[in-house]
This record gives sequence, structure tokens and C-alpha cells, in this order.
Amino acid sequence: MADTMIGVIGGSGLYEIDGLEGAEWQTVETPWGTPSDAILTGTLNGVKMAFLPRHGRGHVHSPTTVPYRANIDALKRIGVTDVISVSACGSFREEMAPGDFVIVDQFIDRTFAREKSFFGTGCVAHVSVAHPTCPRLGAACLEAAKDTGINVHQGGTYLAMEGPQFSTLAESRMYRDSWGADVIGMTNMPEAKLAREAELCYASVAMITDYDSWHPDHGEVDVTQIIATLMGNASKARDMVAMLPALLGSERAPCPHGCDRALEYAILTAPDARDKTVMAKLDAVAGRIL
Ligand SMILES: CSC[C@H]1O[C@H](OP(=O)(O)O)[C@H](O)[C@@H]1O
Ligand SMILES: Nc1ncnc2[nH]cnc12
Repeated sequence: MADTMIGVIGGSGLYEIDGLEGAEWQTVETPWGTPSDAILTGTLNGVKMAFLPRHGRGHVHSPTTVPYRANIDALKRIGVTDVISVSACGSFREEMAPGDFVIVDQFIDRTFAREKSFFGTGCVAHVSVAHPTCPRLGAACLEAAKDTGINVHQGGTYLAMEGPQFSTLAESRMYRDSWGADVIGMTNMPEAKLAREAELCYASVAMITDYDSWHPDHGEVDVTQIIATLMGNASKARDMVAMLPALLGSERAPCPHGCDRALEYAILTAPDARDKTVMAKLDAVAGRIL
């Protein structure tokens, strides 16, 4: 069995985690550029863990400029097996209230100004993202959140918008009423797609901060309200993360859902037609099969 290494990508309001033994900020360079920040590595209750603040410490990167490919490559490169993405989100459902967490299991990708794949000319691959999150990892997050006493909802569709502006009222109503989205954020795409290409299990934990702009009693979303809710959410998220090592264990059986074998039949470019420079860039992401 392989060693588990839990990688936590911290969203807005979650820029570090405490309690890691042997904690060290590690600088990692990748063929896709520099990640959002150094990666905090160490062990928690005997399980290897890595933490990467998505926007960088000090919140430097906007949702559009987050270096998603570098982030996922860097996590894979240092040995991460399971990625838990923690994100601040607006809610389209009355019952998913600010302060609650949602274990997201589907996405609608409305982003348009980001690099979305490690593959392309010189090495073409098509992975399935029909089920973009890992049920095994999602179940562990659900249990960790429940054990922490968080009001958590199992399953939800996350609408990924480009931002950085929030949605118009018409968009908010359309996402909620016609498209059936449950939560909205700006960062989980292409992160989830890239994690699948890199054969990493990926779970997304949405921390609800607001009701976006559809709710008649809550008015429009504003960032001061989001930050106020985030202050409470961040400590809950840290407590949830602390439960994960015990639930996942230090040794890991292959993913029963095949996340860690996603590239098995995905590469279409014939071996003799593959571009050597492109192949070199894929050393961490696709090294298992190349
Ligand atoms: C702080 S409000 C908008 C900002 O918060 C979310 O970031 P993240 O997903 O990294 O927690 C949202 O997607 C926006 O980027
Ligand atoms: N309402 C919202 N829309 C997009 N991203 C968000 N992040 C937190 N709240 C959000």
C-alpha cells in the first residue's frame, strides 16, 4: 500500500493550518510555473500532510490568476495523494446557510479565462470528469465535518464563475432556478479537472459565507459580510482538517473509484507522435504511465 499524503488547498480566509509536526514551508517549482505560495508540509497524527494557500499568503492571486496547473503539479510532485479543496462559497439554497459546509460533488464550469488542461498539442488526453470528486475522500470529509460539530450537507453542485465581480441578480436567479446549482464560487474549476488529470483524488468542501444576491431577505453579496463569516469558518475548517488523518490513515489502498488511474486509457497521441518537450513537462502529472 502507498503512503497517504493529504494535500489541503486553503481558500479565502484559510492561509495556514496549525499543529503539523516538523512543519516547514517548502518552495516547489514546476514546469507550469510557480505555485500560489510555498507549501507547508509536515505530519499530523502520523499522516503526511501538505497545505497550500490558493491565493497565496496575503491573498495575492485573484481567482483568474491563481496558477492552477502549477498548484496541482506541485502537490503531485511532492507526493500528495488526496486533495481537499476548501473554499468560501455563496449559497443558492435557504437550508445551506452561512456558516454551514457543503461536500460538493458536481460542478458547472462557467470559467473562461484559465488554462484548463495539462495536455494539448504534442500529447492529447481526454479524462472523464462525469464524477469530478472522489466519493471516498468526500465521505471522509463529511465524517470529519460531522465529528467537528459542523452543520454539513452531503452533496451539492458548485457553479464556478470567472469573477472577480460577483454575479448579477439575473445570473444568480438563473444559476439557482434554471440550472439547479447549490453553491457558487470562483476557484474550483479548473482545479478539480486538473486534479483528475493528475490522477489525484479530489474532494471539495464549500464553506458557505453568503446567499449570493438571489435571497429577498439578504440583499446583495458584499465582501465585508463574507470576511466576517469567514473568520468563524476558518477555525471550523482547521478543526475539520485535524480529523482527517485518523479517518484516512497513513497507508492508502488504491482508489475504489479509479481517481488514481484516470489516465489509464486517456492519452490518444501515438507514442511516436508525442512531443518530447511536452512529455518532459508531464513528468509529475503523468509519470506513472509515461
Ligand atoms: C472572498 S470572496 C470571493 C473569493 O472567495 C472565494 O475564494 P476561494 O474559492 O479560494 O475560497 C471565491 O471563489 C472568490 O475567489
Ligand atoms: N456569492 C459568491 N459568489 C462567488 N464567489 C463567492 N465566494 C463567496 N461567496 C461568493
